Amino acid sequence: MRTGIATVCLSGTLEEKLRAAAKAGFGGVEIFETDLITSPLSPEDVRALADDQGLGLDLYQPFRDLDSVPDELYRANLRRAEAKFKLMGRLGIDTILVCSNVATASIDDDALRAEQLHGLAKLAADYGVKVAYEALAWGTYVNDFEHAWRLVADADHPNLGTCLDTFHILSRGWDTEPIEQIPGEKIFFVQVADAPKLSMDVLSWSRHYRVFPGEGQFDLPKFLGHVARTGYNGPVSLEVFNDTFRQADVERTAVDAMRSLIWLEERTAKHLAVSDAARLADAAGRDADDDAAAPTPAQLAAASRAYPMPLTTLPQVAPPSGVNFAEIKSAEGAAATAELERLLSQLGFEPHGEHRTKPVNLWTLGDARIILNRQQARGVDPAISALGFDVENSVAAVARAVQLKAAPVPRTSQANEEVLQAVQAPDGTEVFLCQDALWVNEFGSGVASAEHAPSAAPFASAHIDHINLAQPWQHYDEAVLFYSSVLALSPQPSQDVSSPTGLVRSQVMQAGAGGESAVRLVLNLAPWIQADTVRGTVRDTFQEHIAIAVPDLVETARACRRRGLPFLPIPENYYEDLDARYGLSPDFLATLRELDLLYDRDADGEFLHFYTATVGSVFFEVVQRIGGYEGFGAPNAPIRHAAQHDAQLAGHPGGHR
Ligand SMILES: O=C(O)c1ccc(O)c(O)c1
Ligand SMILES: [Mg+2]
Repeated sequence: MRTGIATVCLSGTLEEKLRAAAKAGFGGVEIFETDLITSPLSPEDVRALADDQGLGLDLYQPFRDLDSVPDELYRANLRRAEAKFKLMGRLGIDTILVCSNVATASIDDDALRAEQLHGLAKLAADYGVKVAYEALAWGTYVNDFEHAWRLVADADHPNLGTCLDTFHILSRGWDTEPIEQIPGEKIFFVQVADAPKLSMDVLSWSRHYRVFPGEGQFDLPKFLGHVARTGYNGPVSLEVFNDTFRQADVERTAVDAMRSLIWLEERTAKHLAVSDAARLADAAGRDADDDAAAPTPAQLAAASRAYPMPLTTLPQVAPPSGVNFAEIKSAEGAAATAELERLLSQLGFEPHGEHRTKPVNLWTLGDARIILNRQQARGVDPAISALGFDVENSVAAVARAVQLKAAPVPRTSQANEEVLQAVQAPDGTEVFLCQDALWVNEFGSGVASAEHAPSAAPFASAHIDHINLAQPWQHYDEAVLFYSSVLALSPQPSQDVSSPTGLVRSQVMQAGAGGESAVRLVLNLAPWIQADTVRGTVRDTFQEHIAIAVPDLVETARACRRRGLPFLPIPENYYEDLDARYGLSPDFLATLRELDLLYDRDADGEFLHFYTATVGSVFFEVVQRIGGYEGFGAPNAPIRHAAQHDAQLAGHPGGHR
């Protein structure tokens, strides 16, 4: 698939944009007119720079408000177009995007529009230029891709085709099936953008909230599947107007963008494999196989080559089946490190001593493994630094991650040590892809069992339930795509939670059907989380946590109290509200109150949890899921944020004992 990106997606000067696009591996770019006009580079310089970088210049855009106008204005528009055709000759660009009229359209007449488009194409032909006509979602008369295509067909000129842009099609909810009625050679250009579903006017939505494929909620694989079936084999180009990307680091955004297209190619091949099989079954009068959601490797390979547009696929991986470990970086000899160790032992974790060769130690509670790493942690407050995920095949998982442009974490290991492989997530977390937990044998006197550290009753089934990571706003969308494409976690609907210093967006990324086997990562986004403070010194900006699930929360809380664990204090008002909402039994309510426990309930079950004090930027949560409860106690999150805020103001994030 020919990959492309519009210069409007990226920050910086035109030169920086072109260099970043080439470095990220794009085949070509769309030159946005503003980027050219504001550039000190001559059109010839731009052409030479792109050539030098091995980057194609695939499209010039946008040309606005050509059609549906009175004759005099139309003639002025042709003069304007002619100047652009000449410019394109100097740039070496052969296709121009013409948007449906949003401003000066005054005549609603399809015959006139077709005639005016024909006239433009005729002029374009004199300059060797092709015109791709795009229906903007807010076009005055033309705002639907089928209408644009009908006009192109009626205008009937070889230099006129249509441009399909996913945003204009999917934001309006148009059915994408009719795309297959357009001959592939009459589609001159394809633009892709994803977006979160928002209820606002479509122009503002388009100009500010587009995101890269996989970062929003549009069904892009289905769209691109229809396009592939037309026989189209031109550029598939990202056109993403986004306030954050416009100010983020240009090279980073270009890599995020490239990852999104690689993801889209694979998803499209998967979609086609399943959908082609269903169509075949349908044609043969058989019922489609409902389980075909995951195509076989052979079906996937066939689908990736079935149409003129080749679709690159990646090593396939299953979603992770568990959290192998969490690692906290904490400075050697620091008071906070001693505090953290005390917290772990008060929680019931057992120490397993030092690693054979590294300044690292291991703590376990049932299947929950936490590593304290003093390596390169000087001057750093305790912070979550790495997560291990259980995967079926770590070699395939790492190969997939690298193809998705994840940066491998350089690591050294001694002979006869387990070789663990890791890649860096956008927020700096090291993500380890683990096939087993044999590495635990490298600690202390050796942990007895290879699979599991020994567990003390009643914590036999304790495990890591979820991990909350703070995400700087600059990299939030990138993180969602990273965790879904590299790790195969699925984004759940996000929620906004109030806190004393602003709203916190909470985005759950999950694998597995639920219950004990689910892998849950919660990404927290707040405007005050700064990119350069995450992973190390978030203390004053945001707190992150590791949640441990236990079979009996009340019993665990009592044991923790006896060991002197500092709990996060919960205000009395909370318990009065809880009683008002649920009418809990007085005994149960008294227990919750006594132990600073929080409670939630939904149609599927109940949830009990408590929080510890914070050390550095890290605190712990202990949870018990009862019945089919799959949430995270969201109604209680504002209570937690406020209590942590109060504790911090009081100067003892340590909480009370
Ligand atoms: O927002 C716009 O005006 C605009 C311009 C050109 C495009 O290709 C597009 O999709 C939107
Ligand atoms: Mg567009």
